Amino acid sequence: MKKLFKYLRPYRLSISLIVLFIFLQCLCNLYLPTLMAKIVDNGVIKGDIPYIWRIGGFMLAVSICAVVLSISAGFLSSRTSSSFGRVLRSEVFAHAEQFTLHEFDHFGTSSLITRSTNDITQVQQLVNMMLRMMIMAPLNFIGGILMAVYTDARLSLVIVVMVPLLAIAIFAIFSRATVLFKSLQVKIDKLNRVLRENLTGIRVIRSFNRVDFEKRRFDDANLDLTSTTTRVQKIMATLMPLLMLIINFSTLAIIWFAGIRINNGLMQVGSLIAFIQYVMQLLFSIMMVSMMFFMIPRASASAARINEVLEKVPEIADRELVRHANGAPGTIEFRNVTFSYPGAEKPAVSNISFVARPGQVTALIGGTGSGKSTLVSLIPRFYDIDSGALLVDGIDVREQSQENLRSKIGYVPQKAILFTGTIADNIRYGKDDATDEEIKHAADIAQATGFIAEMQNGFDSFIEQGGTNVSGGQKQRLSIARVLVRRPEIYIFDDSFSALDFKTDAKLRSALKEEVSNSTVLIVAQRVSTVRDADVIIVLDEGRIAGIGKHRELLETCQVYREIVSSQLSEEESA
Ligand SMILES: Nc1ncnc2c1ncn2[C@@H]1O[C@H](COP(=O)(O)OP(=O)(O)OP(=O)(O)O)[C@@H](O)[C@H]1O
Repeated sequence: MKKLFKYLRPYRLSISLIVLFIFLQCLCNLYLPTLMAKIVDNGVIKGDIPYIWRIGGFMLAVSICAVVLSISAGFLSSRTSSSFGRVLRSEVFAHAEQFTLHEFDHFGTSSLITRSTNDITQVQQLVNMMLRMMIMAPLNFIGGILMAVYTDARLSLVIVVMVPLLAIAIFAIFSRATVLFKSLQVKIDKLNRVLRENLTGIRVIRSFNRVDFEKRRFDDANLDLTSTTTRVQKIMATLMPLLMLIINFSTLAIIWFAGIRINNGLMQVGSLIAFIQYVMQLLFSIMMVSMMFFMIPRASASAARINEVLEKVPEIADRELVRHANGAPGTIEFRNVTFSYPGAEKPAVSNISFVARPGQVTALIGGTGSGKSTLVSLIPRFYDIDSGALLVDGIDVREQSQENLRSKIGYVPQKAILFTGTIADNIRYGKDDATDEEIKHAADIAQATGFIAEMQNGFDSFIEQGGTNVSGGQKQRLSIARVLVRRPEIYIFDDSFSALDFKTDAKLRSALKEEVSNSTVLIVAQRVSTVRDADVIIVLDEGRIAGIGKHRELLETCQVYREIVSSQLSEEESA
């Protein structure tokens, strides 16, 4: 928790003002009962109406002051805690942005979302509470005791009995609730995960008639969260009545003993009223602090989860001294590269060596799970290799800045991703300042103009979240256009033509050939027809290179390639 407080530093001025306002408000509150005692003792009992008016008016002024100070402090503390939450959210977001895909897997998307929203809200609420309570509670407590002792020292013995009683009750309840508070956040995570899987996988769930099963799964997670929340609430619900019982007994005891003292002429009625008010202030300050303490376990569990994200050092970081390439633009060279996913038994790709040159189309083909996607994801440095060297523009990717490296690469992922916005926005994602002509040209090459023209608003048609209102093939073509508009040195198409029909696939590749003739093009594909015209074809088998060459050469030399070809093409086609 403490580690997060450093984000409050920029708000030192606001915090100082809050402390000052609350300090003054407490002084006002402590002064009011004394004025009240004066009115009763000197005004009411003696029947001095002008005195009542005078002191009453003064009391009103003090009360108004207290209200204004309280509102100002409340306004400032809400603003400070909200800003603290905003800064923390951006920190978590910016840090998570640097994570490698492996680190994303480690936390899980749902948990990262809960940590950036609900967990930060918990900490934010505690900060808000603390800003007000940290000064108000001790002041009211100490001031209450001092003023009570000042009003009537002997009667103050009641406090000596009550305060420990109150503390024991709070501690008993507090220790039971702490454990439950911690488990609440984990259960929210779980509920979010089930909800997310349900919402994103709704088509599969419906097609497999698993709606009832998923409903039960959701109900289980929901019930689990509800039952823990209910248990916490039940414990919390006992707190208030118990505290009120102790407070009411205290009042009773005070009135009882004060009655005896007033009867004996040792105390005045006004002092009794003031005394009760001071004791109330003191007890309420204990209650406020106890409330804050109830928030601490949950907020500190949340703070630990936030810190876990903030302290996770991204596996991939830029070297302090990065090198810039000055030759061989676009050349990609794998030198005996081996890479394993963290925790995997065997490497996903082993001993890979090849060079992809500018002006050439290099294709990767292989069975499913043979390591094609893994291999191309090493080039933009989504993962770091275990051994060997991977050079882009003649320099090891680990010696370049990630931004510089990625600016050279146009990567179309296997699963096309679109963002909420118009079609033009989605294509412009590749190049912020792309003109309308450039966008149209990219769409032309990607064979997307046809279906865009058929849409109601053309390039201004809206793409829903996740691109749900366009087909798989349309999504692929838009994500290809997004890369084309960028005109990078290197194009990586990871199985990006798989959802296209043969005709569109062929048209797109021939348009692409002219468009990107000077760049390095890497095409990952399952279909032989997509790769047969490539300048170099690399055949992958279980993470190793089984053959490198042109279509005809491989047909003669590579058994794995022959098997792939014969499984897809008729004999005349393959020739
Ligand atoms: N994020 C990951 N974590 C752990 N293992 C992974 C991960 N992604 C892929 N793998 C494993 O690495 C191997 C290669 O997978 P990869 O996705 O590179 O194959 P591919 O040839 O692209 O397959 P496909 O054509 O089906 O997409 C597989 O055994 C797969 O299980």
